[in-house]
Amino acid sequence: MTTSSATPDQHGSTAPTGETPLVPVGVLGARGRMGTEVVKAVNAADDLELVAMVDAGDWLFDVANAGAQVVVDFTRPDVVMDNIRFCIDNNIHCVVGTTGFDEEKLATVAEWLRPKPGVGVVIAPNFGIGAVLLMRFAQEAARFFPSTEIVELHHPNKVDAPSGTAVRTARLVAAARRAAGLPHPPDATTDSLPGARGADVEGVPVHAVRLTGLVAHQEVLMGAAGETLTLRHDSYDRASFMPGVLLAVREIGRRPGLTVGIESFLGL
Ligand SMILES: NC(=O)C1=CN([C@@H]2O[C@H](COP(=O)(O)OP(=O)(O)OC[C@H]3O[C@@H](n4cnc5c(N)ncnc54)[C@H](O)[C@@H]3O)[C@@H](O)[C@H]2O)C=CC1
Ligand SMILES: O=C(O)C1=N[C@H](C(=O)O)C[C@H](O)C1
Repeated sequence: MTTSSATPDQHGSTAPTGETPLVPVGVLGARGRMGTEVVKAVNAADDLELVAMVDAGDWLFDVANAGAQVVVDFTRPDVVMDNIRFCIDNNIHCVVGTTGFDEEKLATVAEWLRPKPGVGVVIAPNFGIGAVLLMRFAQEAARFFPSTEIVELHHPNKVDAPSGTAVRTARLVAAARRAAGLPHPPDATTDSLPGARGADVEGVPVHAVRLTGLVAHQEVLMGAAGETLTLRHDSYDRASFMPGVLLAVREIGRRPGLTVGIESFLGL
């Protein structure tokens, strides 16, 4: 199947005049909550072709055998590194939404990419445009407020806590606070139950709520003398992540190396 356009495809392959080949896409975690939504979104896109759906117990080689040029990974923090390694080794670009990345894992991926200058990997804790903007707004506002705390709220089937988005937001806020020379936020607590003040992510308290009925939500609360600022984002449906995922799938062939977050794809 082809679309009718004269432009070359994002991977640089040559197309017959007037036609652009569809980008072959594989989905890892294809039977999961996010994978199911990605499969629907890829099938609905005129310029993409779903060539492989892989879930736990399936053969990873299927994505390479099917000729996938881009793989989308929404699996689990404990398996995603093996998947990325496989894709890089097989010259397949990766769009990764799976969470659980720290600086060490990101450095490892960057190292794997070094001998593969044509391969791109984007790892984004959140593909929701509103969530990306929330992170940016929090980063901008952080230096004006002595106190910042983060509350993330998710469905109870989520395996990781705090969320990848909350951890990244906390790190961005912490970096902005450091750059502005802000001291540790005021907090007189000396007596508390374990966990009552949340997880400490680079000095920013992060609180995780797991509640039936929720999808993915985050509040960043900032306080100064006599005022507070609350930034909130809500994903009510996993469809909210799809414009960002499809943008990354279309863009990643032009972005060799490691990209963290989709901010640069959005021109932010
Ligand atoms: N970046 C973003 O915008 C978003 C990220 N996420 C993250 O995506 C990940 C998945 O979330 P959900 O879809 O809710 O989880 P889920 O549990 O519904 O889906 C994960 C799927 O991966 C499969 N899987 C496990 N091991 C595998 C392997 N080795 N190869 C292929 N498939 C394998 C599981 O069988 C399951 O079907 C989580 O880390 C979550 O935090 C979720 C939503 C948005
Ligand atoms: O597991 C989820 O659902 C989500 N995971 C991501 C995260 O951990 O930040 C993104 C979003 O919050 C939904």
